[in-house]
Amino acid sequence: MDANIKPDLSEAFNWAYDAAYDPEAVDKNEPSISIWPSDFPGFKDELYAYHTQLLQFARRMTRIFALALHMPEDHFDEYVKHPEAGMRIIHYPQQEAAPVDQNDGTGGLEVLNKSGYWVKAKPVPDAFVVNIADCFMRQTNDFFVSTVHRVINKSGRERYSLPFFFGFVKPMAAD
Ligand SMILES: O=C(O)CCC(=O)C(=O)O
Ligand SMILES: [Fe+2]
Repeated sequence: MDANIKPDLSEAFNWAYDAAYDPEAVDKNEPSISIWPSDFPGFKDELYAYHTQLLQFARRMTRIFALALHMPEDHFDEYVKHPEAGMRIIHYPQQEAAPVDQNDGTGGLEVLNKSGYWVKAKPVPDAFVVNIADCFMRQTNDFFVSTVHRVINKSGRERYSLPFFFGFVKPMAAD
């Protein structure tokens, strides 16, 4: 490892789609691949309660993406019946204190723009940041462009985030 590259200090817990928590599941009894702590009551149910909301929100977003591509609203419905829908809870430790006048919410997410500059994605209250990923960029022939992104926690305090990852059902060919 290059000694000049600082290690990633964040720590995370990841889990995957579970048909048992999907109100639109094709097969509710399909086993899940996620591993959960057995000694943490409520942890799994609470996290899936939120995951399920995001799952349904992402399905609605997929319809908006279809319309943006000038396709019928329901074009991707078959692609999201059994989606890839993982989630992560991340803790970024406190790293360094920031000057008080720069305290703009926890922030920290940055995206690389076309000119090669990192642009801060300033947090907007009650809003989600939607990042396009490489797969959707490929599936839409670069109509939607994926965003290279990173997190630098200079807030002077701990940072928590809960990204949700969503993609089409694996065996479905994209055309
Ligand atoms: O913590 C964030 O704001 C972004 C996290 C992220 O992009 C990821 O975990 O892939
Ligand atoms: Fe990411």
